Amino acid sequence: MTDVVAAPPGAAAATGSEPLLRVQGVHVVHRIRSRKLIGHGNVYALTDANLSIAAGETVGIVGESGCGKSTLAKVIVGLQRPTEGAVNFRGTSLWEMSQKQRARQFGREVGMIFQDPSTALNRRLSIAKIIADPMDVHGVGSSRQRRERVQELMALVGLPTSVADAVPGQLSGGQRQRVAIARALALDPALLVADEPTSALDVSVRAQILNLLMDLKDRLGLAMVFVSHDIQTVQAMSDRIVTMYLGRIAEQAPANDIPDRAYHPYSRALFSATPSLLRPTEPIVLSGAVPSATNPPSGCNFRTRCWKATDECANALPPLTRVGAAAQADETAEPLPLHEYRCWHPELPDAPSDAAEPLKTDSTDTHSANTHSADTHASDAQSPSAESLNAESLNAESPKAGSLKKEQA
Ligand SMILES: Nc1ncnc2c1ncn2[C@@H]1O[C@H](COP(=O)(O)OP(=O)(O)OP(=O)(O)O)[C@@H](O)[C@H]1O
Repeated sequence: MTDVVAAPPGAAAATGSEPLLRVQGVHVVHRIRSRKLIGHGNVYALTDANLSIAAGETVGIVGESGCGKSTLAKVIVGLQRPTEGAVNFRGTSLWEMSQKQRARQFGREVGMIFQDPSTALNRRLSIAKIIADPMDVHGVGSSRQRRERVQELMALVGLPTSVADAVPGQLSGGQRQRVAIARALALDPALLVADEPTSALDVSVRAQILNLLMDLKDRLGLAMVFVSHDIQTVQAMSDRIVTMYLGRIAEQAPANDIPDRAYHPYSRALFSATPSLLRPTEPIVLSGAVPSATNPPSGCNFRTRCWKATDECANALPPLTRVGAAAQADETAEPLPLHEYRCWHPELPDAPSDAAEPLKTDSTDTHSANTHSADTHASDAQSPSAESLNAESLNAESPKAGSLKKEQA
């Protein structure tokens, strides 16, 4: 059953209950000062984003470079103020709080891990000081309690106590990312946002860091937002996946549902390169380049690369469509999986796509699936199985399930 419904801002609740965080009708527009740049002076980094994150849930965000993944992550973590729209955390509007309130209430509840731990850590501070920094800033605990908490956090992320007095430059890339994770967890947050947390790391330590994040998520009951180009990694890490294209959310659905039941042609193309027994179709190659974010196409912004596009697609934005049980209107009912998309001509989930040419690479990295191919080996190596990640899986074609391995990066 498919119901087409109007899209009230923020209606995309993950569950029937109040989510931990809700992004409602958020737009982010960067105004360009230089008149030499093409376009009409605005970069539409995020357009009408609606997303809910439930406590303990992991939401993966995928899409090509420049589609707005990091912007959405920054909006979620309060680092980017929306040009329009609202972000509610535990039902309170983030940008209606005073700066002090936002730092005190929200800042303690949300941690962020960035792509490159080398630039995210203060090079002059010791590891112990870096991890203790959020506690110092928020005035949490006595100095003895902070020291104990630092030791506890170092053990939690698998750092030996011997590196407490070292500086970041003396640590490996994997260890530095462990420090960044420990710092992000220092105030015991409810939500952790990880923006490409392994893409700057050596292939040999990526799986270890992903394992650590999965382990922490389970142990601490964290909600997590996981941003990556690597679809298989996102699939393994996430409960729900959001696909983004040119600043808009194209589709969101349970992680175990979307690879074989993608309705939006863009999602279908992204997931067409992942291995599936249920979907023995050829990988889809998208023609053309992503249009400029300064002048996105009218209507459905994917239409210029879509094999199903018609005049209708240029004339109007497709309505939000919710599929199956998720279309229920009663918000007090039992939580149900969400599957929603915006497309005038959705793919039928069980039918093979009528799109085109086979891919030249079997990489599932969204860079290479569409525009670049140089990252193929790295992204394959980063792809974990749905149940586990381990160092041995790094070179395996199809990683197998097994227990979590905690190794020193
Ligand atoms: N401060 C800024 N000023 C102007 N444009 C910006 C700024 N930050 C981001 N953008 C633009 O906004 C759009 C979305 O960028 P964003 O970094 O969110 O994409 P992304 O999907 O995370 O890309 P990547 O995967 O390459 O990191 C891009 O067109 C980018 O160039």
